[in-house]
Amino acid sequence: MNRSINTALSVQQLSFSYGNRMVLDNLNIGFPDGKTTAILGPSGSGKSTLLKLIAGLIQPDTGSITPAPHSLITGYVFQDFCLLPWLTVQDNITLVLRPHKLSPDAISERIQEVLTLTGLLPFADTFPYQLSGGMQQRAGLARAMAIHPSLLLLDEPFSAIDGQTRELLIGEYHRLCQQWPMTRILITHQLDDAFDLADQLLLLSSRPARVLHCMDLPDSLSPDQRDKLRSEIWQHLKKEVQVSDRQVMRSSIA
Ligand SMILES: Nc1ncnc2c1ncn2[C@@H]1O[C@H](COP(=O)(O)OP(=O)(O)OP(=O)(O)O)[C@@H](O)[C@H]1O
Repeated sequence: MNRSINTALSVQQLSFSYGNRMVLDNLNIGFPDGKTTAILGPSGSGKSTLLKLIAGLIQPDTGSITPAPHSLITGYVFQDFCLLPWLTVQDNITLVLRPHKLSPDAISERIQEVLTLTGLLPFADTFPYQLSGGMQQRAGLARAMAIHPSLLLLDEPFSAIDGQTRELLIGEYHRLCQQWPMTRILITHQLDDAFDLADQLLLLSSRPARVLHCMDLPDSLSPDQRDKLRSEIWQHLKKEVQVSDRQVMRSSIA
């Protein structure tokens, strides 16, 4: 990690189990301030669980998170959008603003601001089912941004949308990051997402997840550099993906 960059958030000796299934094993990670850290790891390794711990949705068995969850304003963008289907786009956003005790005028201002930012202003009164997947994810992003987060958690935000929309959203995401300084943690299965968006890449092992490798990513990569890095990263991950596959096979037979 680049030592000149301040750490906004860190986890120390973090372990977590669901019942007797150990998911995270003694994780120590620093997330640089104002940067994007991408987390890659085999399916079922515990990536979403790590985000839930950081958001304070669940509690660790041992270890700590600094600063403590809930002391940062944290936005959460979900893979499957998680918009309430019976509420319009603006009402979905109003819902997350309610606990922040803002005046009605301030709420209207925030809604206007994030809908403008995400290009959704004309769709304020639209219901989620009337929007494409890409538009629903913009609404998910608008909702997360409305609380003015200092930490943004993104759990596979591009996995439920098509490739062309992904390209558009990546461009918009870069623009957003320039306008709003915040620390971002991105979970993804796609190395290209990490190459396109992240400053730091963290590789997790199969369950129980340990940190396999952590590296800085350059601002831009030539196609050759991408290929080289891709095969380097795959060397780290290959064995872990095989282990994870066997875990899934065993639990589906059991
Ligand atoms: N609420 C839960 N109760 C019990 N086990 C759970 C629960 N949530 C997740 N798990 C299990 O914990 C492990 C880690 O799950 P998690 O969703 O964190 O992994 P992941 O790396 O995000 O997976 P994926 O890449 O497939 O989304 C998996 O074996 C999963 O089945």
